[in-house]
Amino acid sequence: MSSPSAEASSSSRTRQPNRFSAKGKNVVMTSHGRLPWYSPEGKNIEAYVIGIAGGSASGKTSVARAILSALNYVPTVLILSQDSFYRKHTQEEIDLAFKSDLDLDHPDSIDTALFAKCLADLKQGRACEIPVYSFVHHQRMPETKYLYGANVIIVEGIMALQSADMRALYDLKVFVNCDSDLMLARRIKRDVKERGRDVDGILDQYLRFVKASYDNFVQPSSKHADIIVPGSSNQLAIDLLVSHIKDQLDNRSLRFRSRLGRDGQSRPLANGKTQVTPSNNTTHTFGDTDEDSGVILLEQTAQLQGIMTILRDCETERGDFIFYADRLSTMIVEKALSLLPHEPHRVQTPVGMSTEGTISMQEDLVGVSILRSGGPFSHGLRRVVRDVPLGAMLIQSDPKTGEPILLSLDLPQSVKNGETSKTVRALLLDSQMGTGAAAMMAIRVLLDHGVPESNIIFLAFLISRRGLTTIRRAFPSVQVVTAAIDPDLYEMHLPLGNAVLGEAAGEGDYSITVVEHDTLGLQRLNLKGDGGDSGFEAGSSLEGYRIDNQNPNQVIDSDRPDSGSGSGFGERRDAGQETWSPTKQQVEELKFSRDRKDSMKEVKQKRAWVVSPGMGHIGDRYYLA
Ligand SMILES: Nc1ncnc2c1ncn2[C@@H]1O[C@H](COP(=O)(O)OP(=O)(O)O)[C@@H](O)[C@H]1O
Ligand SMILES: Nc1ccn([C@@H]2O[C@H](COP(=O)(O)O)[C@@H](O)[C@H]2O)c(=O)n1
Repeated sequence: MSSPSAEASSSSRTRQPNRFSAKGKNVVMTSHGRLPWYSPEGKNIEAYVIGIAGGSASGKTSVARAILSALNYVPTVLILSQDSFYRKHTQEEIDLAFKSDLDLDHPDSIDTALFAKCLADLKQGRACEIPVYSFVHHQRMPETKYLYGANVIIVEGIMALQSADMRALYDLKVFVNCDSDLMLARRIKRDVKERGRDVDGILDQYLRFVKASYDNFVQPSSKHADIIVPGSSNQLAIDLLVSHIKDQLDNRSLRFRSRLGRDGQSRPLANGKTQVTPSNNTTHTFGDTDEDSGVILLEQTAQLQGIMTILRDCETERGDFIFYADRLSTMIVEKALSLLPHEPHRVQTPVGMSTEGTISMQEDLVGVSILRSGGPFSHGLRRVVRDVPLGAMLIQSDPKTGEPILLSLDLPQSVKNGETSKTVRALLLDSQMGTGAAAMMAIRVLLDHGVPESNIIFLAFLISRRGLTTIRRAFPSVQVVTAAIDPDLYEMHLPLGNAVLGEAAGEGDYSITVVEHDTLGLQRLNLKGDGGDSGFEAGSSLEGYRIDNQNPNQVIDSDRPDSGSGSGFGERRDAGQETWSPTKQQVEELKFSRDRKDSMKEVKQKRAWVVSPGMGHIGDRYYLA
């Protein structure tokens, strides 16, 4: 173990840059989207929780951050600090704290009930608002911090192993054991630098409260730990800890969408596709089964069938497609609104008569689109309910596995707030439902925020029979409003082509061809040299990919109105029809993508599930085609 003086001198000589903000100890690390965190039946799978206790300045936060860094492949890892759960102090207590005369090291100084409730919520996958505490003001701040979606939660605090309620929530209990002198030296340095304290005050507080608490409560709680980690020179111990956690997480990994699609019978077709139909039926009419009971199918009038015919037709021009899609979305929204409660309402007419009518209860209504293909619905919804709060979830398929991935979340405030979410009525908007995997993820997100299942209405132009079965089984109280239930579902493997060809290009005259788009915004590009003094010879070419995760709906050149010429999902786009002059930045990006060839080579195909007869890729046809 290093002595305090050795550590002090080495840390001042070689100060390591901190990857995480020193402000606030609750850290959230997110990366590349979130895979399903629930079973195929829609039930949440608990987050993995690690509890880390130890004396003040023993190195708990540092160990937690080292674990967080090592788990960078896990979508969301969260450090939840006990500091957030100090009780709200009275003015008298605050005055004492400023005189180092308040005991902040007794277990009672922590609101353990709230701490355990928040942790239990997060572990169960529910969203949570946690308090924000200031060491500088010795007080809980008025604002709260919204947390959601952790796959791994690391809890740290001096009392983290103290309460039986907290211990029951941990999958792994860790104690950081550190020399007392070293802890005191670190605390003095840290509290002066980060918590606005002076040395006399720190020592007074230490001698009055901190040391006694360590001896009476903190150190004895180490008996509950599964693993003891030293507070210094601890890299090896952290490596072992991380490898154990990785093993535990590997055992929990899920393969999801493929199971949903394959649950029924599948048969290979002559054209290389796989057809999947439900195990219990191939053809049945609406209303045959129990699962249809919560489904509202629009009345199949000649007018509706005409609209559907135009939308299904691959020859339909984009302008017409947009017009009829908007019309259909308005009809579906109107139908969904008829499911909301109505109450009688008496009005005076302009001719002075009083008449009894109804008024629809829309105050708690929100719309949430599943992007991209839910986008068209928001126009329809806005047309019918002008001020409705709108949110969006970007859910895309992993091109390799076909698994749904939650890439971003922008929920209306009333959904994010745990109090108001209980009365929210949510219209979940997606233009079509295939396997039901994206729908299930979106419904799960709303449930995790406290929106009651029976208050969710899923709206779609069309849904596959398979997807309907999945959603009705998992979430029987969710209502579905649609214009069609299509019988078939195909799994397709779409070629993304070779990752990289050709030689390096200089700058000069080029043209770029978009060869293919992928739902993640992955674009295979073909750069052609037009000669000149660029060093990139006429006729030579370079292929590569560009990922536009920031804005997957958009093509790379924002000055260019449209991109893409394919008529529908599942078709290769026509190389050669989409040529334009790239900017210098685009050329650089293409060269960059070429340098990433090793990783891109793995993405040779994307898997996709296609509803049949369907309408193709509705988002592409609406926004791009
Ligand atoms: N293994 C270590 N080696 C050197 N310094 C460390 C080590 N662990 C923590 N420290 C330093 O000790 C101080 C307190 O560490 P921290 O992790 O914040 O403790 P805690 O969360 O237990 O209060 C910080 O300044 C940190 O840089
Ligand atoms: N207003 C406060 C609240 C708490 N403390 C001290 O913080 C210590 C726990 O935090 P660590 O990061 O060191 O684990 C604890 O020992 C309290 O004395 C404080 O000084 N002021």
